[in-house]
Amino acid sequence: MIEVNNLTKIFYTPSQKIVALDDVSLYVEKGEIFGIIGLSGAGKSTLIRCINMLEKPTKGSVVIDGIEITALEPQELRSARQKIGMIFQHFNLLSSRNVFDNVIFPLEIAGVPRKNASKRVEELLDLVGLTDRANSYPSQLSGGQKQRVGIARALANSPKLLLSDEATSALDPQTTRSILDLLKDINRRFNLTILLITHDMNVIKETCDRVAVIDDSRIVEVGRVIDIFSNPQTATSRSFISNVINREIPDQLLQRPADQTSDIIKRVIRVSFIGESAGKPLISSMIKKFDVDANILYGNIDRIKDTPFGYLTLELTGTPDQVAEGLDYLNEHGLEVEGIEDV
Ligand SMILES: Nc1ncnc2c1ncn2[C@@H]1O[C@H](COP(=O)(O)OP(=O)(O)OP(=O)(O)O)[C@@H](O)[C@H]1O
Repeated sequence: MIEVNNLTKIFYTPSQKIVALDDVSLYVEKGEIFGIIGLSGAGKSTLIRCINMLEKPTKGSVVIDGIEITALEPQELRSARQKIGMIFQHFNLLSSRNVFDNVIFPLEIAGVPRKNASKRVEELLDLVGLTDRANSYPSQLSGGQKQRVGIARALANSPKLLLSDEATSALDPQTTRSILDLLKDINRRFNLTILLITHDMNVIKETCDRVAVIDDSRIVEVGRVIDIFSNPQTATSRSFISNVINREIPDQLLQRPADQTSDIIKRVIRVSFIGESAGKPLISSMIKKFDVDANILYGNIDRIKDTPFGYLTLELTGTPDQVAEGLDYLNEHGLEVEGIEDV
């Protein structure tokens, strides 16, 4: 659905050359909710702005639904953009227009006859739950309601792609969840592809199928959200995940002295449970089967989008053979096992 090929964007200011995007390539499938996460200044906004050509890339191309958007003439670009909806952190509503007139605005620009446009607005207001606020002005709405208007407006021309630029960053956690639920509902109902940028790993965890991690103008990791949570490959990803899930083990637990006089060893491991494996009693089977003791140091169960996901940090105690066999057993049954340290 979206193909970003070797995209580079350089800004020249009187005193500086700023490489905002450095050879970025991405592929987003139709119907996916794809997230881009990065710290402030990493290049997220520039990337999303290059995707809808609000910003012209210095190098590289963007293809959306088979059309190379970076090669279009201004007139063609205007009509291609009508099939790309966008929502913003600060909603960008027209304060002098009421809710109905904000939502009808892109239909007016597209030249849709008033009667058809009005019918479409009514459908959209029903979709976002704001039918009873059609005559309200933006100043009379809460942040969550304003973003619902933004979403209705972005969907007016039945886009193939919805771009979301930090759409929940100005909202409280509960309102954020309701807006993310609305986006997931729209994605499911209309198979609408959504590309969202955020600095908040919770947004990625609750909403996205796949994620790209952007750091210092480059994509450093890309993959299924569940894989990145269970087995992050870069320090940037680990740091984002630690904002959502505590993966650290207190030093006191790692530094307990081993008993030098016996052949019994202790190993601390972190086990990730994903999907079906989260429901299986694999740890207790391992304890019984291999006579290994397992002491739970830390545990957490959560959901990533719609999939159950959990971490368990265990201290295993047994002979080296028992512990090794126990670990093999967990691996063979599909658990992601990460050794932390021998103690
Ligand atoms: N129009 C511009 N002119 C000059 N430099 C710019 C321009 N737009 C962005 N930049 C620079 O490009 C880099 C990437 O900025 P960008 O806004 O894409 O980051 P971001 O990840 O979206 O950050 P934030 O989350 O703070 O919005 C930054 O160093 C920024 O200062």
